[in-house]
Amino acid sequence: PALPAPDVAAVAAVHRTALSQGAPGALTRIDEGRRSYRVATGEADTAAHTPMDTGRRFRVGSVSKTFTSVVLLQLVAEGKVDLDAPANRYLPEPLPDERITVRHLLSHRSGLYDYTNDMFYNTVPGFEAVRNKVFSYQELIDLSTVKPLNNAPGAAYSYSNTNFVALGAIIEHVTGTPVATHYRQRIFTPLGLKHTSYVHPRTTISGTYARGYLRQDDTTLPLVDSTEQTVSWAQSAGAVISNAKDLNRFFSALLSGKLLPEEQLREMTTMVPVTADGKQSYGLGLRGRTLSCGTTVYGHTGTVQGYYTYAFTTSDGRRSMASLANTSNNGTVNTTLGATLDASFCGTDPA
Ligand SMILES: CC1(C)S[C@@H]2[C@H](NC(=O)CCCC[C@H](NC(=O)C[NH3+])C(=O)[O-])C(=O)N2[C@H]1C(=O)[O-]
Repeated sequence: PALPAPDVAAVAAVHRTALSQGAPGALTRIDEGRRSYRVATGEADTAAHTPMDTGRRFRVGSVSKTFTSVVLLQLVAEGKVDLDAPANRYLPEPLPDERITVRHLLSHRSGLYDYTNDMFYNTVPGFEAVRNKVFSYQELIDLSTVKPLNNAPGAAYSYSNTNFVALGAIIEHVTGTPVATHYRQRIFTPLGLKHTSYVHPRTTISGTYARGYLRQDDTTLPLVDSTEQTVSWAQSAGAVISNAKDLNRFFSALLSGKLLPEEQLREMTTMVPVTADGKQSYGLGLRGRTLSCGTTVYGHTGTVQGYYTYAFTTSDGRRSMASLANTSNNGTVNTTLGATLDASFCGTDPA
């Protein structure tokens, strides 16, 4: 059945609420075939008072995990990696438990502890301590493996950045090529994603972009401009830069079968519920959300200092939406921004 038209007024209302809750700006772009709907609100740069516009680039955080998953699953299709083999078969240094498989890493079921829990316990000091740091994959994995597993491998879903850092290490160890090259050759160039890049460990964003503003734990203090950072604490788990048009093109191409053979796309979209109400699920580097109108959309969310992202598409890739609010450490804004999904795919302002 055809989807109801996007409720653009509802998207604008969601943006206004997010601004009232502390976001300097927000943008949403919806693409469906040749039609696009664009809503930009507030400021991209609060010092220069530059208005937000939907073409601006931004840090996408964990939306990067889907890009990493595509590369890994292409390697699976090429016979270079076996999803159900021990991850240790493909790593330069072993993880502490031989039972952890590549599939466990892609589905956040390895149990590996997430080192960012400690790294960012104190939000701004934690960020400033790593803002210009460059980590190796192994340094990040070591930060995790000093802690016990959250669960036995395969026994539960427990989201961890460590999983996608380990997957980046696997991609580089198996192919001898940096993930940046794989992103570019396998995804960015074939799809013509001209506004998407992976420039780790460079701290600057090229082209026209939104600045990002990190809220302090003492919320009475001013926002911290967190735009420039290496994102080396995340790399293949969170360091991609893109814009709304490119993210829509990426997720639409992915779900319409342009990036993966049928078998690997089926593996990726085999979703496991991760919330009690079953409305949120996770596949392999891919989130599923069932919306108020019953439509299930597929994509990923992102939280990186100064940037909240939602990027989702329909199961056939026909309609895609990307939303950004240029703040973080503000859960209220993050939840509010999520309502752009209902407005974009259900055509209604959520009750
Ligand atoms: C699962 C998530 C939410 S967290 C994970 C990843 N982002 C991070 O791990 C960064 C966490 C700290 C970010 C920081 N917060 C603090 O420092 C709090 N003390 C802020 O808000 O900027 C990402 O992106 N994923 C999101 C995802 O997948 O949606």
